Amino acid sequence: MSTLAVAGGRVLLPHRDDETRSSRASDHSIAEADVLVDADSGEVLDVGPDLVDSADETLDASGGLVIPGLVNAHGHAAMTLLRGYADDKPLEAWLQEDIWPAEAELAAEDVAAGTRLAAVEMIRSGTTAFADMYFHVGEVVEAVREAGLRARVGHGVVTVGKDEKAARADFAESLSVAEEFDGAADGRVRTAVMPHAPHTVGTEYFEEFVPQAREAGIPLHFHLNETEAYLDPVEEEAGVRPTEYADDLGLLAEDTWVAHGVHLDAGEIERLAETGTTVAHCPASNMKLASGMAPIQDLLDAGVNVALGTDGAASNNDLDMFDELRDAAMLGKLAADDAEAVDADAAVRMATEGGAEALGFDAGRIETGAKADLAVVDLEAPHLTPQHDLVSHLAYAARGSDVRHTVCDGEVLMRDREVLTLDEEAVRERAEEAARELVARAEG
Ligand SMILES: CSC[C@H]1O[C@@H](n2cnc3c(O)ncnc32)[C@H](O)[C@@H]1O
Ligand SMILES: [Zn+2]
Repeated sequence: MSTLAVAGGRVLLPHRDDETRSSRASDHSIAEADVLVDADSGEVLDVGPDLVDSADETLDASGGLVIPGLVNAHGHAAMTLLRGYADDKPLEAWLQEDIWPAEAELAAEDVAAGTRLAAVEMIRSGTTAFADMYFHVGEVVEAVREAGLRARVGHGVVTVGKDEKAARADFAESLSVAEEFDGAADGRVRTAVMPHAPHTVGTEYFEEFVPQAREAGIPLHFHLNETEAYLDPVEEEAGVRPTEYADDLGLLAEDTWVAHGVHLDAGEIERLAETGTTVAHCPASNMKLASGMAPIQDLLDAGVNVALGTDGAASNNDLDMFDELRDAAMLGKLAADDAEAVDADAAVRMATEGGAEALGFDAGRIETGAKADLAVVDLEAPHLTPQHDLVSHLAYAARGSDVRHTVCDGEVLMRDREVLTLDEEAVRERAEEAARELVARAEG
């Protein structure tokens, strides 16, 4: 067994002493401790004082805070290639006028280049696990394998505008891809079936394929109630709110997580809670596209698991989960008209345990036996001084660039801000070239 000690710093620990708290409640604590990791099994062996002597390798955490690697629970990684390509538009116009025409030209090599760029950006900002709904999933899997990250990936299905044969083939591909790649990259890749949204996939295809996904035990992920305009087609055709429609089709369950959930009424929140469905909140994307303010405190009060996601880099425009943490805490207060809503602790839980629970990873917390997915945040910076409350700093003041080291599955992915698993300069050059060529083809 080879071991790694992340030593000399403080550690963010989950805190659940009070049995009256629900499992959704969070109250982190901070301890001066080392984290000992089994680099072979990729698990945390021990958390406590003076573990450095028993380790084969050490990562210096002095002056830093060891946190669980952040979990980005919704995104389209290769959309890094479209970062800054089309801004300042609402969702429908943005997708139809700019994004979908560009994606029509997307080749496998583009997804390879864009996902590697996303991986470098995530590693540099302390994210160790992410969800990806996109195309050419084999390329996504290769990028995840090389980067050393953990991911739940799937082929995104859209059937509107397709004839029956093409629509069925698209949904069937989501299932076959999920079966093919589950467990890849030494188990760091898991899969899901990913229909784009209730209104972009025909009812008959949900009816045919969702039972097959359920039968095979494959989780589901889709966009839900992102904008007001997304509600109308479903309400007009099915006569019910989209969450009810999705539940009636068997889409909601404990292993389902939905992105956005911005426009939810009380009945829909209840459905999400009853079915154990997670909401992946994407505050930056919701603000940029002016989609609305998700009722996050209401979801938390109802007992819904809430995770955090960046969405694609074209609607964010970065993949820094620290930005998302801050946005979630700020927007949550504005939406609830209550400064006590979505406090720092709740936001940190969303970005760690909430995301890990959504994606089905035994991570998101630093505990013996959990996956050794960690980041070390350097606290010796003016914007993190003084240190009254480190959970507050994580939510409101820290940035991705404060991350010193990133570890996933017991492997060091970034040491002293040097990414070890990917050649950062080559990745950037390749992405720049792929993005330029993609846009040239689209504008052809
Ligand atoms: C079918 S693969 C995923 C599909 O979703 C598009 N997309 C990116 N961002 C959003 C968003 O915020 N809402 C809905 N759809 C989005 C992406 O461009 C792909 O086409
Ligand atoms: Zn999305």
